[in-house]
Amino acid sequence: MSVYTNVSDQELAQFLEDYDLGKAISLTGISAGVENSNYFLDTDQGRFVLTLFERLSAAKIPYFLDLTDWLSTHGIPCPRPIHARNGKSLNSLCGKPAAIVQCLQGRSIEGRAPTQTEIRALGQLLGQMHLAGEDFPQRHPNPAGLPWMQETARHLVPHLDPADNQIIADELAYQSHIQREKLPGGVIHADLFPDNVLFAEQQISGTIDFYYAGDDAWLYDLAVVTNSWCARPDGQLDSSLSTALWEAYVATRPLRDDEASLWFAMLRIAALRFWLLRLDAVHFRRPGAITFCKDPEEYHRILLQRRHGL
Ligand SMILES: Nc1ncnc2c1ncn2[C@@H]1O[C@H](COP(=O)(O)OP(=O)(O)OP(=O)(O)O)[C@@H](O)[C@H]1O
Ligand SMILES: N[C@@H](CCO)C(=O)O
Repeated sequence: MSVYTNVSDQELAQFLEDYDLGKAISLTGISAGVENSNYFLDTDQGRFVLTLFERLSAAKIPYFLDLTDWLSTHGIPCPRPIHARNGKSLNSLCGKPAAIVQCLQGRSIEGRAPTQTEIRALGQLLGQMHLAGEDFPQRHPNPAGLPWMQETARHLVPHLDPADNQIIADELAYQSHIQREKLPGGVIHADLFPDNVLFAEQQISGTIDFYYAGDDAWLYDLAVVTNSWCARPDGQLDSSLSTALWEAYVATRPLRDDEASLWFAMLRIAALRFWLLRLDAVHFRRPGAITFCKDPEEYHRILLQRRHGL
């Protein structure tokens, strides 16, 4: 359950006075998600999502709201922030930074494999998202790039067995020779897993959870999506899914010659990123954080397979 902050009727009514959204009808906690307190907010103007940011500092949040504002006005289905009458999309509620965003229709496919139609829609959408972000004026280097990985690996050393530490050290050494900053890039979502994509009738109705977004190689983002949508339980790629995803992506954003040669390097670093993220979550739980950690072993398996080119 991820509602850490309870909002009283009075606090909500006062908060809504700054918006043109009418009066609150109901506020319903959303149980999915682990970082923030999320609510469905029904007012006499319709349904919205209210987020109270529990982890990110107020100074870091405007980038993510401005990005989703930009992408949604450039044709990408993502939660458009609702601006208060003073023009601001980030405000404060119960002493926490808070925002109201558009509520998107649809459901995630979590728990089952995507269909060919769904995976093609995803490849096309990812290409469109990369192109739509090209002129976004704000710069924000991917916070989970190689320096983050090196730092996280260093902290983890005493907690892992020597074989795992060796794999991580090998991968970091290998990646330090890959010049991903020379690849074409711009804004990437960086966490477009199945739980962050909503579908309605096999078409994408929404993409959510942009809080890992930043600037990096577009091919890396395609690798994140490939690992998270196209891996079989043993970690190997399901080639019919990965091929369909790739073809739909390159039909939207054609690749440059040097990109294809770095494809397996990108799959490996994308696998390492989420293995490290999950190991970090398991070994360094934040005080007060919900005790929900995704399985690091899944990404260990994926990384081992990608190291063998599978
Ligand atoms: N704009 C939206 N429209 C419709 N549903 C949404 C929207 N934003 C969030 N949701 C719903 O709320 C759930 C939790 O949102 P989200 O995944 O962003 O949680 P979080 O705690 O902010 O992030 P994380 O999943 O990284 O912990 C989603 O699974 C989705 O069902
Ligand atoms: N998508 C990440 C969690 C961060 O949102 C994972 O599956 O490890």
